[in-house]
Amino acid sequence: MTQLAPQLQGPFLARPSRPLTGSLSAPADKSISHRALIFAGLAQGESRIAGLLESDDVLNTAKAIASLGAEVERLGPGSWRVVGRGGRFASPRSPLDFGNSGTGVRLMMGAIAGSGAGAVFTGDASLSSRPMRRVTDPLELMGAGFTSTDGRLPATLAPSRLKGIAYAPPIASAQVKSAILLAGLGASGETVITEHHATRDHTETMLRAFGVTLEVTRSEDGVRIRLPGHQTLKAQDLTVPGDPSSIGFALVAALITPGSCVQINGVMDNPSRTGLIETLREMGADLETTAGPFMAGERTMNITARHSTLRGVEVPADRAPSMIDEYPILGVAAACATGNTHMAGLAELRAKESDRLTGTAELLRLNGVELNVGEDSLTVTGKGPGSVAGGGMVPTHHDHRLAMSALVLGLASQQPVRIDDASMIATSYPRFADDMMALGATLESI
Ligand SMILES: O=C(O)C1=C[C@@H](OP(=O)(O)O)[C@@H](O)[C@H](O)C1
Ligand SMILES: C=C(OP(=O)(O)O)C(=O)O
Repeated sequence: MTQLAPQLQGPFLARPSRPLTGSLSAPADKSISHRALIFAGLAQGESRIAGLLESDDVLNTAKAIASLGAEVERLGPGSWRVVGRGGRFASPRSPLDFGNSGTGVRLMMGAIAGSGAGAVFTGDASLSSRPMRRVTDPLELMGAGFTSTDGRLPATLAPSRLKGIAYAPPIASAQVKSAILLAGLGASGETVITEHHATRDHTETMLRAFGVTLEVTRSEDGVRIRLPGHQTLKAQDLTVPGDPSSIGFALVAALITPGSCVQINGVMDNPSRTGLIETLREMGADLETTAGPFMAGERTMNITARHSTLRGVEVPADRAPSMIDEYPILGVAAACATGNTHMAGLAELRAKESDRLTGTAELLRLNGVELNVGEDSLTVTGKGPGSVAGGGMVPTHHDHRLAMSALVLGLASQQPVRIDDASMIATSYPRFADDMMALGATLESI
C-alpha cells in the first residue's frame, strides 16, 4: 500500500527502491501556467483556465495579477477564472513578491512596463541574487524606467510609455524574449526580436491564441519575431498540458531503478522542451511514446519508461535551450550510465535558482560519483547500474531541481541520499512526493 507522502518541509531522505510501477498524470506545465495567468490578466474579458499548476511560483504570479487589478478567482482544484484589464494594469500599492520565480518576475516586468503601470518587484533570497538586467536593459531601451541596486531585486519600475525596439538577446532566454514581447504589446511601433538559438515558444503560440498578431520567421540563423504594438489580448479558455521538465524526475527514476515500468500521461510534446527525452534515447533509454490530445495549442504524449542500461553520450551545446532545466536530473541518469556523459553549453545554469552547475556537481560528488566541471560544461563518469554509493547529505541551495534530482539518485544508490531541505520542491512540483511514492518510491521526512 502507498504510504501517505510527508509534507515537503525540512530535511528529506530517499531510500534505495524496489521497482517503480504504475502510471501518473503529468503535473501541469509551469511555463504555460504563468503565461495563462499573465495573458488572461492582460486580456479584455473573462478567461477560464483548467488544470493550472498550483505551485508556489505560479500562485505568486496569480497574486501579482490580482494586485494589478485583475479579478482572479479559484473555482476549484486547478480551475481558475480571470477577468483581465484590457491591457491596462493598475499600479499596485504594495511590492509584488515573486518568491523563488524567475519566470514570474521577468515576464511581469515586461507585462507591467507595457501596460503603463509602475510597481516594486521583490523575491526570496535566491531570486534576489539572480540577474535582472537581461530584462531591464532591453525594457529600458523601450523607454521603461527601472531602478535597482546592481541589477538585482528589489527593483522599482516607474510608469512609462514604451516604443518598440529591434533586439537580439545576447543569451538564449525565453524569459527575456517573453518580457520584451509582453512590453511590446503596449508599445508604439513594432517590436522585433532575433534569437540566434531558439528558446521555448509558448509565448508566441499563446499570444496568437489570445488574438495577437505576430509574425515568426525561422531560418538557419535562428528565429525572428515581429510584433506590431498597441494590441489588446482577447480572453480565452484553455487547459494546461503536462510539464516535460517536471516529469523528467519520474522518467529518470524509472530508467535507473531496476525492474521499473512507469507510464506518464499528458506530457507536452514541444521540440523546444524535449531535449531530455532526445538525450535519454541516445543513451539507450527504453521510452515509448503515444500521441495524446492537443492542449493550449500544444501536442501532448503519453510516455512509458522501462528500466534501461544507459551509456554515456555527448550532449551538444545547441541542445541546451530545449532542456535547460533538466541538466541536474540528466546528471543523475549519467551517473548510473556506463561511460562519460559530456554536457556542453551550460553557462546559463549558473544563473538559475542556484549555481546549478556547481550544485549538480556537488550533489553527485557527495554520493561518490566521478566527474569534471568546466566553466560551462560537465562530464560525468558513470560506472554502470548499481554503482553509485549514495550516503550523501546534499545541500539544495533553495533550488527545487537539485532537491528532486538528489532524491531520485537515492532511489538507485547503494545507500540512502539525504537533502537539507525539501520545501523548495513546492515551487514547481507540489505533488512530487505523492507521485513518486504512488509509483513505489520511499521518501521520508527526517
Ligand atoms: O520562459 C520560461 O517559462 C522559462 C524559461 C527558462 O529560463 P530562461 O529564459 O532564463 O532560460 C527556464 O529555465 C524556466 O524554468 C522557465
Ligand atoms: C529556472 C527555473 O525557473 P525560474 O527561472 O522561473 O525560477 C526552473 O524552474 O528550473
